Amino acid sequence: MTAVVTATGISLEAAGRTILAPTDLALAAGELTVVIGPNGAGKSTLLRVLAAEVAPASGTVVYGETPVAAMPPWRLAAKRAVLPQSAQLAFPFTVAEVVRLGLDGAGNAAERMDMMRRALAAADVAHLAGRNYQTLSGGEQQRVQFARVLGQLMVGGRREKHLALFLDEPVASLDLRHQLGLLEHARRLAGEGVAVLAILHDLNLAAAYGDRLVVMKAGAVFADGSPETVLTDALLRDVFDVRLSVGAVPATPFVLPRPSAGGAA
Ligand SMILES: Nc1ncnc2c1ncn2[C@@H]1O[C@H](COP(=O)(O)OP(=O)(O)OP(=O)(O)O)[C@@H](O)[C@H]1O
Repeated sequence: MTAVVTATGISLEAAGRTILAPTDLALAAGELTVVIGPNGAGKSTLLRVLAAEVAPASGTVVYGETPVAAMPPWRLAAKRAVLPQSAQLAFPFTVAEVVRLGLDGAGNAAERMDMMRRALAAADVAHLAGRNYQTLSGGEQQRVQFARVLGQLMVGGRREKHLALFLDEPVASLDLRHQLGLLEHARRLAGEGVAVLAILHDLNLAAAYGDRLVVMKAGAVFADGSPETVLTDALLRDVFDVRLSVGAVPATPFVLPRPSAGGAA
């Protein structure tokens, strides 16, 4: 296993209380890790510390061999891309301008144009390229942000061997087709060697797409393993406080067979 991101003893406090208890976690190249847990469990906090958006109160985050604390911002931007829960922009950028933010400084104009075209197509937002980002629906904005991070990964992949992708509730406002398209794209990136971490609330999607589930409860990792070992009736009760049988999950609105790595976007 090649660890792309290794966190050791990371913790965080806010407003005088511990919101992330000391945690060890490594993200491997080629693995799609899904973080699940109730509201307020610390999932976004964990993601933001791993993505080096927030410095931990204790512990270290290392990308490859390099502690993020010693990494210049341009190197971090090449190593990892982050899709936040939602992103409002203060200026009326067009969709193409938003995606171009992720392509800054990469290659020549023709290469940047090609990356832009591929990123827009992969997120199914090519038809919105000239639109003002601020006027888009929530789901459309989320797909544009996904295109931006895909562009950033394309640029990063030109200079770095191992990349990480962080997705904070990436499908929260997407329709079903785009939920599946985004997650299949994330799987494909993992298949190409990217270490992907995604926060999801839908346990069906978590089980269908995650190689590994990390379960957060009250600011700590409660369980960590394959979907088959982690998702149990006891976990649904102890973490989510619901009396449901995992065996009943296929009775929920749609059931996904485990997708192949080559699924359509
Ligand atoms: N800056 C802050 N100041 C005070 N409390 C904070 C701060 N940031 C996060 N918290 C608290 O830390 C806890 C964990 O927040 P976090 O956003 O990580 O949860 P989450 O698991 O991602 O939740 P959700 O599923 O609702 O998105 C919450 O109780 C939140 O209120």
